[in-house]
Amino acid sequence: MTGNQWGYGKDDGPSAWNTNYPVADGDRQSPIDILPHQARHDPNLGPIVLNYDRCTSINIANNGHSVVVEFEDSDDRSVIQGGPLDNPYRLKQFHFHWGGKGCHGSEHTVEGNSYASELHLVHWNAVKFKTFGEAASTSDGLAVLGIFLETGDEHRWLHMITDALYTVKFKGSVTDFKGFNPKCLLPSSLHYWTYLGSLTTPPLHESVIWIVVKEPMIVSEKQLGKFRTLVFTGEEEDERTRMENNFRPPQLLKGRTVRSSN
Ligand SMILES: CCCCCCc1ccc(S(N)(=O)=O)cc1
Ligand SMILES: [Zn+2]
Repeated sequence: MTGNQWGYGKDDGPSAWNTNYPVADGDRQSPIDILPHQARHDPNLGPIVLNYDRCTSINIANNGHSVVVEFEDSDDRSVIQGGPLDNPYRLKQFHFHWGGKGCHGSEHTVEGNSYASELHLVHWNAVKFKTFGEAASTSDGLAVLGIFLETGDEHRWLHMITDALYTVKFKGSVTDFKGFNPKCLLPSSLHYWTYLGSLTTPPLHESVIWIVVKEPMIVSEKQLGKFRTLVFTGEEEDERTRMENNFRPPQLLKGRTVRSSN
């Protein structure tokens, strides 16, 4: 792996990340396998509160690892709070992880079972930190809301994302993506598990308070298939490597406690 290039292939994938990112073998790495019966129900864990009504999406991009929708985060216009969080955390971006045709692609698993895909809504603590980068490299600077995607009926709003994917087929492509509110992607119940973990891609900083929602969102196989029309590679490169299986497998719990809201 020259430089800090990393990927999901045989030579640059998750099993090789610890070469350039030794924290990969740390004590609070993500994702994990969640065992609901071993999670501690904590009555002090209040509900997650999302104030996304004034959120401002900016663009959608292919960063060579996933498809990312970025938000304006210069003020507290879209925040997550409550649950395990002591402060409001600002929405910065969301992105997805998915599998290949028919196989699974979520990062967190539940009793060893994985879902077809996983949506991550990434937020940062702008009360304690000045920039996202600073928050992302400091313990508990980030709060990531994880939502599982399960295949079934078509999702009535996901087409807003999948219809735009053809504009960001290649690594490095960015297109305007205004007026999208991710609240439309959330399942009806926000009951969750929460634990202290890390970024699931390099630099793998151990800076994340994970909030994994129990109820999956349902999307169609056809909608999911559109994510696989993206490629990891740039337009100028000759090979076209289909973007799929961009997930890290579960990491050791190393004594951590997973708590459960009701
Ligand atoms: C100092 C810069 C850090 C950029 C961190 C970018 C990033 C955000 C979220 C996730 S994920 N999959 O854990 O939600 C992975 C990576
Ligand atoms: Zn992610």
